[in-house]
Amino acid sequence: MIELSHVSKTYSEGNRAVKDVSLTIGDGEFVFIVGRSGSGKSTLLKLLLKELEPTKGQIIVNDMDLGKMPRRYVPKYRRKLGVVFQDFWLLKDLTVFENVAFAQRVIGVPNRVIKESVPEMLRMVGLSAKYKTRPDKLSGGEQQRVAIARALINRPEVLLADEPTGNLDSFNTHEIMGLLEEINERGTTVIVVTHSHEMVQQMKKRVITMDRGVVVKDEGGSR
Ligand SMILES: Nc1ncnc2c1ncn2[C@@H]1O[C@H](COP(=O)(O)OP(=O)(O)OP(=O)(O)O)[C@@H](O)[C@H]1O
Repeated sequence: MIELSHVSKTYSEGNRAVKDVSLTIGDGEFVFIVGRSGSGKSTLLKLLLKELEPTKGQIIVNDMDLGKMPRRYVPKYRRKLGVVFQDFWLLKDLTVFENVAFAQRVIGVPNRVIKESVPEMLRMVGLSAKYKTRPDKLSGGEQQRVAIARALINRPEVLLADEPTGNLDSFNTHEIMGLLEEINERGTTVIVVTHSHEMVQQMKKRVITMDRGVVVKDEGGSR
């Protein structure tokens, strides 16, 4: 469960990016966060990742109070979350297999486990045939699927995605959204920041709308 109570974030320049936001996102929910450019969506994701500290308010993720979390625990906390961004951050000199395996190697997962878990994850995202390929030989949609596989390989309870389909055409957008839905059906909480009205309308999920740092609408979903 993710709980924000009275969270505000003011940047040092005095920019109030998030203003008194209170929200609860339950385990296994699928939530879109929408709103105009500059409305505070990315700031909200960064607060959840503990990349930024709130100026006011409290954030609790799966019973952990982020404000009380010791600094040395933060990398471990972040590894509990799956993160997907628009510009993928794939390692260009590594194959598809190694890009996904990397997320496990850094936390010391043994090779014999990686040899099973990575092919399974690549099957799930439909990329088994491309396991030896390097990212620059893949289409945008395929690269995005590698990024999703990498985000999910350590079985995070929460997946945070910032414009995951921003660079994709509508066919690939559908594919990626179908994949996120499948991941959600397997129990992962999915939070997607997007500008795509088409996607939001089709998916019929909970939609949180932000405007100038405030939640102005929160509707849909099964709550
Ligand atoms: N590092 C920063 N320092 C100062 N102000 C910032 C910083 N990052 C964002 N802002 C400001 O905070 C506000 C919210 O920005 P944020 O990136 O959260 O919006 P957003 O809704 O994600 O926008 P977009 O859809 O364009 O990505 C904006 O006014 C922005 O200019």
